[in-house]
Amino acid sequence: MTPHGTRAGEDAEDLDVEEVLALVNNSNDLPGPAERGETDNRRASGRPDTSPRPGTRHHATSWPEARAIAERAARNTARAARRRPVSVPLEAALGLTLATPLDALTDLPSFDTSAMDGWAVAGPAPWDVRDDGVLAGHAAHEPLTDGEAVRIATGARIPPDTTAVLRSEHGRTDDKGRLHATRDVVPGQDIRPRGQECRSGDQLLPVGTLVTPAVLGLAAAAGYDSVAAVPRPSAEVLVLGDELLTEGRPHDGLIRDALGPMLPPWLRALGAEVTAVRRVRDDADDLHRAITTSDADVVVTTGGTAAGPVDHVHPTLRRIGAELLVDGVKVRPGHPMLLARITETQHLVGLPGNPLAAVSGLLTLAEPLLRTLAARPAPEPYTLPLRDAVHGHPHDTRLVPVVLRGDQAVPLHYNGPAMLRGIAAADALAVVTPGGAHAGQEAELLDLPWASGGIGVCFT
Ligand SMILES: Nc1nc2c(c(=O)[nH]1)N[C@H]1C(S)=C(S)[C@@H](COP(=O)(O)OP(=O)(O)OC[C@H]3O[C@@H](n4cnc5c(N)ncnc54)[C@H](O)[C@@H]3O)O[C@H]1N2
Ligand code: MOO
Repeated sequence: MTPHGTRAGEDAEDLDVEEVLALVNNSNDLPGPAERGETDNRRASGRPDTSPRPGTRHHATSWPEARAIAERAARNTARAARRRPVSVPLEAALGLTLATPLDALTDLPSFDTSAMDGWAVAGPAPWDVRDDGVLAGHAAHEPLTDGEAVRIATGARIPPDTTAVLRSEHGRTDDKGRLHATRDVVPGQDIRPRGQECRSGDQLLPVGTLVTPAVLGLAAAAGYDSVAAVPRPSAEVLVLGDELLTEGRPHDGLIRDALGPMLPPWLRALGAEVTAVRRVRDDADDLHRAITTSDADVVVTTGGTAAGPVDHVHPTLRRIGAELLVDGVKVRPGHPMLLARITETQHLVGLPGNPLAAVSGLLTLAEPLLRTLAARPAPEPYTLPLRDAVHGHPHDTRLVPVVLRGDQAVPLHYNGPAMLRGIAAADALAVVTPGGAHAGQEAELLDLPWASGGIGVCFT
């Protein structure tokens, strides 16, 4: 066995590496011959063979190419549908993308402003202090003459002919009521001059900027009530499977639907507006009806992508004459994932039913599709060294949940296709290229939305 985990002589197509690892490798040890034996035993003991559908591999797309296809598909649709910018009130704009540059509608600050509480002073000390004061938001004060000072609050307008602002802690009043400075007064000190941050008309942010809380603040400061933004693409989730329960504990061969609760907030974090989550029985006509009556930009199905007796996704796509853009991806988990153009302006992302495989499909196909439809900037790719070796698939990319600790990515266990225990504790997914990675090797990382942007930014 090489350190990369590729084992000589094994049947690559039959190897379901991540399942083996997750089930047998609960330490950082690399699996040895005993574990390999267990794999064979499990297969021999009648466990379903999860090797790819016959006929699937030859058109499976490489992982990087699948992402590029999803991005291109969205770009073509964005043009076809002429997705128009909309004017969105600031309170509804978080998470959208600016469709026009954010140009200042005013100078900032829009008047000479006191940066501190204290006195506006004119000329050299000492100063006679006027009886009135200047507060933020109040009318302009009359000009000062040399030898005069007036109480001023932070944010208040500077009276004409002011030399500087003296902070309250740097002033002392003598017994005749005259104000002295306890340190040198530099002309202009603690005055924020009009236009210091920008002039009216200056570009503050370019087209394509993601509207974050800070962008909302800047837009408001610069005079905006609403911004021109690219609308969120709509997404509808169709959860397939008769075995799924929506509440309570699993029983009698029925299991809880893990994807119905997980996908809507995640899709929203990726830029979509989720318009509905529907549960669809394992029935070809029901699925046909659900897909053909959806008006969402992106229909996301879960389950039914493989070749089982009730896997209706492929037959339904054939029935409606959809164009399969991606039919299987060389990635583990999740290789049966698919992307289809179902109408001129609509796409369908078929996520495999195994929950971590569904996450893999979400980040491989839905992320670039939705990001491009939402006109969001692509995240800057980055790599970190892996703390531990990660087994590779001989031919396919692996996506492995990791936590980021210091400047290393630490691979997590419980990363089998049917498991969410690893991803629920993860900060990112490491992209492990075919053949695997040794300890210390750099791997590209896909940040998870809660790790990169914080729940508040990403999920609203
Ligand atoms: N003969 C083959 N069988 C399978 C293959 C294959 O290539 N040939 N691929 C395996 C792989 S890999 C995956 S992944 C799954 C994909 O299956 P489907 O997309 O058809 O999904 P289902 O069969 O409906 O479900 C698979 C698994 O996931 C569970 N599931 C489904 N939906 C949910 C949900 N919402 N929440 C929780 N769990 C869910 C379901 O009960 C099954 O256990 O196919 C393999 N088989
Ligand atoms: O391995 Mo499946 O795609 O369970 O990932």
